[in-house]
Amino acid sequence: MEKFLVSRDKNGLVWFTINRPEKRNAIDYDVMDGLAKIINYVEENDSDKILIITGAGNKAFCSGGDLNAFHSLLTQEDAYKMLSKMGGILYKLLTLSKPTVALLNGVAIGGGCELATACDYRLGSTDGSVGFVQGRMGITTGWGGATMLLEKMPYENALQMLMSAEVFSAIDGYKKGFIHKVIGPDNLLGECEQFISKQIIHNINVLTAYKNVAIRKWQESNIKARMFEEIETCSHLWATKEHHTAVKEFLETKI
Ligand SMILES: CC[C@@H](C(=O)O)C(=O)SCCNC(=O)CCNC(=O)[C@H](O)C(C)(C)COP(=O)(O)OP(=O)(O)OC[C@H]1O[C@@H](n2cnc3c(N)ncnc32)[C@H](O)[C@@H]1OP(=O)(O)O
Repeated sequence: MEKFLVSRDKNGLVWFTINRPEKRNAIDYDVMDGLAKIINYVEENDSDKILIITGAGNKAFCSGGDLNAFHSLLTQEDAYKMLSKMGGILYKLLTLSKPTVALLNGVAIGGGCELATACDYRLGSTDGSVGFVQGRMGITTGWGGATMLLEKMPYENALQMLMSAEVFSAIDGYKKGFIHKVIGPDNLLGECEQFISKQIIHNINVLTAYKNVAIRKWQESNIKARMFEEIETCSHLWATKEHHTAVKEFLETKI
């Protein structure tokens, strides 16, 4: 089974679907590579106008980094290699010159919330939930997610989401300003397309012009360097006993 799916329509909508529902759409290196490729492709291809990222199935948008694939990364150096690879991809997603939408078809956890944060719009199924749970695992966001979140959300709400490491319902995520619109689970794709057709006009020159205003602001405040400082900090926490114990506990309870 392909770990991700890509489709395009005649209106310039490009869909990237993480296709690992049995792992709650966790991100491993193959998914990272697929994401990097589609971001570059959408950037270069004039007929692609809007990138939508979602997950397969109705349980999860994305459960973050693949704990099975990454639990063998024990040292700070090894963790940094993985974290900075994905951090670089999320920076490219953040600064894609075209609008991006995260369609949260279920739970978004850990790095799944970081992926969603890198997108311009977050639409969430009413039966989904969102949680920056990294703190429970003895680490911080490791893909630059806190830096992006603090740019995009009211300060107190962003801080609460990060520091509490709590999982919030999609409705609460909406009230906090993380999710832009909550939609019923029965017609997610249709409602997402409707949102896009009403909220985002399709003149590519207008879209890229506005997006570039935001990108210039982020670049002037050195967002890339700030994201990579966050990644470096996380890589140190990654190498601690507390983190390795938390990951081991998660994996062992699943056996
Ligand atoms: C590494 C980067 C770092 C960052 O920078 O942010 C992170 O992302 S840290 C956060 C990592 N993610 C998590 O801690 C989430 C762990 N998963 C869960 O809490 C739950 O699975 C869920 C996402 C809330 C879904 O719960 P539920 O629907 O009850 O499913 P299960 O728990 O039974 O899981 C089904 C199946 O999926 C496997 N799974 C889930 N998440 C991951 C994951 N992140 N990596 C690898 N595998 C994952 C889980 O092990 C089950 O597998 P089987 O036992 O083989 O069926």
